[in-house]
Amino acid sequence: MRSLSAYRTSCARRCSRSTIYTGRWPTFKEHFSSGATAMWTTLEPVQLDGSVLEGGGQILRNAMSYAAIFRRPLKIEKIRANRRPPGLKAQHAAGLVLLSQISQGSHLQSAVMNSQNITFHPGINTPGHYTADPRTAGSTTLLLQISLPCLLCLPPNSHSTLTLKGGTNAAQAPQVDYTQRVLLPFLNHHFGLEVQLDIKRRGYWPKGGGELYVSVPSIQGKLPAITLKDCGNVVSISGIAYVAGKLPQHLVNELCASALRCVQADNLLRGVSNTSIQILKDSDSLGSGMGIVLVATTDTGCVIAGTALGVKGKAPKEVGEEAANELARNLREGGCVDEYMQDQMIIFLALAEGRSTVRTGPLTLHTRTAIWVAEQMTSAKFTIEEEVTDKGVATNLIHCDGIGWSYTRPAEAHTEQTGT
Ligand SMILES: Nc1ncnc2c1ncn2[C@@H]1O[C@H](COP(=O)(O)OP(=O)(O)OP(=O)(O)O)[C@@H](O)[C@H]1O
Repeated sequence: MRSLSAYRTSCARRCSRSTIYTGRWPTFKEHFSSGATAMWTTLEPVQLDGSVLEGGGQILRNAMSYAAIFRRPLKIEKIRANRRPPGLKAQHAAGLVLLSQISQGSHLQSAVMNSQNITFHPGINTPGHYTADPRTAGSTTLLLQISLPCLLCLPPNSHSTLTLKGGTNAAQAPQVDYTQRVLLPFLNHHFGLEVQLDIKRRGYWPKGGGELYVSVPSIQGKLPAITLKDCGNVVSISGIAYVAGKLPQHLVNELCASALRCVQADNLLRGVSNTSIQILKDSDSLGSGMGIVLVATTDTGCVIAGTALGVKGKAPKEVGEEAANELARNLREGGCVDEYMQDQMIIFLALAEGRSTVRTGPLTLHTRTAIWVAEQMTSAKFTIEEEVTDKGVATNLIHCDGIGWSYTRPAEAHTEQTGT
């Protein structure tokens, strides 16, 4: 057997020719038992172009999550190039700082407001209690989006908690009720992940002031691959409609009534008798807000949402109709996940072991972007197959050959990383 120094020299040579990353640092033993033919990582940061496809904050959040999990240095340029103004907003900067705290000993450059490029040298992911506060109404659920995968990928039997401050029901982001009623049940049902989320206080644009407390146990072993091909028939509709601050109660009553009217008038939903929408008058918040999250559950266990937020000048009736129409559209499109879970599930499929298959409606740009990021940062492979369902609906099957992530002690990874 060759010496450790020969192993290190051979790694260095391979590193200089290849930037492909296999998704896990091979051990010294694996390196030699494989005949040293494994693909190797370079110590130079992976370079990502943040303007690709959607060109928004999700590229940053997903790429940073992978970088922290795999302890892979990362440089992202042209951040949020497709947003006006481009660059980091307070929520993105707070998310980066949060991740760098979880990745203890990491080095994060240029994570400041408006910055259009950042460099991240990960440290060692460590369980603990972490807090993020953008001091704006920046979305708390997007702070969760950047940190959750990393906290799940901590040593088995560890447990972390998060306090996330900012907006809980913000535009262009999951409302916290969506995260609570769609994302977390999805992760629990299909991957067995028991993440708990408590809403301590809601916060709305522009004042923020909301606070979430999230409890995250780490993954035990590996995430299983999932197969979701049959969206089934709707058996119940639940959800929440809320009004906060100075806005009067009758607005939320109107909003809820209009959503229900719209649901009951829809051919697909009118036979569903099990319907319950919670009405919340939130008098505890700093600012005012109004919105609704409707969730349909099917007899095959799929959970599909339609959501809407009140904005100045929009009547409550229109807000209710918007959510109901979004729900009906998502159901008609025949997917087993709605348009937002599409992109939010991609990172979990990439980390899972083996081939996952999920039926979706039309692919969103966010989903294509999440797939692109996953393929840049891991060896997961995605393919998209078009398939018309028995009901005659044109759908897509997202197939993912996941990497089967499992925990590797950092000392080992670190030796290999610095051994080059
Ligand atoms: N109504 C919604 N319900 C659930 N999830 C949503 C909703 N709107 C957006 N999302 C999710 O929020 C994320 C937004 O990603 P995006 O890249 O647009 O973020 P961003 O760039 O930080 O936001 P911004 O548009 O402010 O720049 C995606 O994961 C998307 O699925």
